[in-house]
Amino acid sequence: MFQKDIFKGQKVVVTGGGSGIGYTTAKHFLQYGAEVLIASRKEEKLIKAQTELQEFGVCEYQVCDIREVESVELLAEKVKSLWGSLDILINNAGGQFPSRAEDIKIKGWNAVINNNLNGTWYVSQILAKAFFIPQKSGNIINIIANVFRGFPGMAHTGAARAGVDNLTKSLAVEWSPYQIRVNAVAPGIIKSTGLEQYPDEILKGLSDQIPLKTLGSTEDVANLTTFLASPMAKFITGETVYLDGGQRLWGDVFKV
Ligand SMILES: CCCCCCC/C=C/C(=O)SCCNC(=O)CCNC(=O)[C@H](O)C(C)(C)COP(=O)(O)OP(=O)(O)OC[C@H]1O[C@@H](n2cnc3c(N)ncnc32)[C@H](O)[C@@H]1OP(=O)(O)O
Ligand SMILES: NC(=O)C1=CN([C@@H]2O[C@H](COP(=O)(O)OP(=O)(O)OC[C@H]3O[C@@H](n4cnc5c(N)ncnc54)[C@H](OP(=O)(O)O)[C@@H]3O)[C@@H](O)[C@H]2O)C=CC1
Repeated sequence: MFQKDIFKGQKVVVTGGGSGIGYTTAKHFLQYGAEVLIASRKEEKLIKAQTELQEFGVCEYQVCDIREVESVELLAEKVKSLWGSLDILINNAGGQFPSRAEDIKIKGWNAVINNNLNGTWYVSQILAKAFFIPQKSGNIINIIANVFRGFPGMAHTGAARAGVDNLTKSLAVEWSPYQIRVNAVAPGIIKSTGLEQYPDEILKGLSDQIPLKTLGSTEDVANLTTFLASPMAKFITGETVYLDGGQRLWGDVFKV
């Protein structure tokens, strides 16, 4: 899609880069010339991904739980010692579990809000203060979810992702004096490792509810994310782009 070296010399952090959407996004940045650091909780998974991704360029990793401030501070220190600067942050780490709203326990609610809203905030603020604000340049892309009509069946993540959608707009304005662009990508249903945790009865027939009659691919998400991070999108900030085959506009994803 792009010229091969469009991100040459750029330094990129992809949270949740050891699997699924994050892995493919890391691969795309490497293929376009960037150096990439992938970060998540499970070291074994990161090492396996790093070994594979090094075929495409310089890939580093850091064990990091985005819900733990100290862990995110260590991530910032790792970036500082490796590169001394940062160009692009992809806030992709996240997840949740399906549940009717009345059945979500307090602990489960807090786990999902911490993962998808608070974690994204900690990483954004800590890395912006360490790199983007003093550099007066930066690029943040938040991977959220299709929350256009709420998220029935996963109310916790709907609330968290809507929070990040709004945070995207606030930060785009507040941090514009530092030449930091902040955008979000809202994937619909994407065929990825993440989907494996959902029972078949939830996934069965889902593509019928999507106008384009197919699920998305991790490449679809990576293509949009790399576009938004590229100079071709230099006038785009504070935007959430839906990538869902039209699902937000039509069809039933939840039976009342
Ligand atoms: C309607 C669905 C349509 C399909 C659309 C699909 C679109 C979206 C797809 C994706 O996002 S794919 C990516 C998915 N990947 C993940 O979700 C992986 C990450 N997920 C997690 O790590 C967990 O789900 C987590 C809860 C967010 C974080 O886990 P953590 O390790 O902090 O918590 P736990 O100690 O495991 O659990 C804490 C607490 O949460 C409740 N809980 C956790 N899992 C479930 C579950 N499967 N069902 C019900 N409740 C759950 C529970 O209260 C846990 O506490 P305890 O009761 O166990 O003490
Ligand atoms: N697939 C889909 O249909 C959709 C996915 N999304 C979102 O896109 C993102 C990527 O999902 P996908 O690739 O499909 O699924 P995966 O489950 O493969 O990816 C989630 C990644 O996040 C990491 N992660 C989770 N919690 C934390 C944490 N607290 N700290 C650091 N890393 C964490 C996981 O790594 P580790 O276990 O090593 O920590 C994993 O690599 C997620 O935010 C997901 O919710 C949104 C809409 C639809």
